[in-house]
Amino acid sequence: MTVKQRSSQKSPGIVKQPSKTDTCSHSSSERESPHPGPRIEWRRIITRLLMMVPFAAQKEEISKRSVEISCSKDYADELRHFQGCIPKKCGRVIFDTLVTTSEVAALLNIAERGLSVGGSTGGASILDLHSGALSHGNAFVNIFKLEEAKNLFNAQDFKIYRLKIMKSLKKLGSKIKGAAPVVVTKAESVRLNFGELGTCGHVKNKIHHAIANHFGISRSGLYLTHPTFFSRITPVPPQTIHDEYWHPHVDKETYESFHYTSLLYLSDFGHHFDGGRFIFIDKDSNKTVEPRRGRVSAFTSGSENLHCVERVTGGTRYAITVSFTCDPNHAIDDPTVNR
Ligand SMILES: O=C(O)CCC(=O)C(=O)O
Ligand SMILES: [Fe+2]
Repeated sequence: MTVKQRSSQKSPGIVKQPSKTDTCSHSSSERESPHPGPRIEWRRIITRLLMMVPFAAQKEEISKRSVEISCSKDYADELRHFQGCIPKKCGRVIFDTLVTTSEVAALLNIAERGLSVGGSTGGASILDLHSGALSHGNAFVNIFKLEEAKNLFNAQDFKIYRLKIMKSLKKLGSKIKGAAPVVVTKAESVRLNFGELGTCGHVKNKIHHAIANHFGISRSGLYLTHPTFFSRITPVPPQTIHDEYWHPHVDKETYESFHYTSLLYLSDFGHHFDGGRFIFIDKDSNKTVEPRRGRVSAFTSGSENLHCVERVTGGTRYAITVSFTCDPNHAIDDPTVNR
């Protein structure tokens, strides 16, 4: 997804220039049609219906649903480097009850507040928890350096965290002989408050456990990786390539470090937005995951899981992408500093 690519430092180089038909709004058979020209509408509709098989519908609450898929060859070179972590069993898994309603509400609140000081001119915006990258107009800014963001997270709900951080920083400073007094700038305190959010760390841990457990790998060899970010999608027409989130892609190709991708949805398909279903593009048929608040969809990041997101046609869609790697060199810190 292009919104993910935007938050990567390598992003501009790896954005594949999409062709006009390289879009999630068409089924694979339509994309490959060698006969352009007028089509019969009913045939298109029936083809599309037949080609879309729901893997997880919005209306159902799924405690756990999974499907195993043969792994692609994408992992072959890494198998001996990261034994015990590289997927041997590939697939997809859905958990609707892993993340609580209040955790979703807290995360949605952060997403809304964070994105309220930025946002793309086109329809797709991101806020990266780790790097601070925030969509802003046709580009990106660092939220931690943004004047408007300085008082964004200083409300009551962050008070305790701030005190804890200040205390622990002061303690740390006093322990280091000759250390300069700890001065926490306003911008840093925003960053710390933001990073300190227990919810983010807690949710990340739950997803980490669930993925390791489901795919039968060791937790200690699986790391959070960059980018991990909030996304907000609206039907506003795209202004730059970064707004084009609907192109089919393989996460492991887009981001070399990814081995396991997870998505936590913060809004409901059919209620808060229309379109915007996640689609696994398989040879036999496409499988859809309809976003549902609190739904975690996790999958191995190789080409066995080619996917795309349908264009959002109404409302606003919020999600978080949380990605994991087996490579310690690509590990990032948890989004909390003082748990
Ligand atoms: O938001 C989604 O449902 C999927 C996003 C995606 O494919 C990605 O971030 O790579
Ligand atoms: Fe993706």
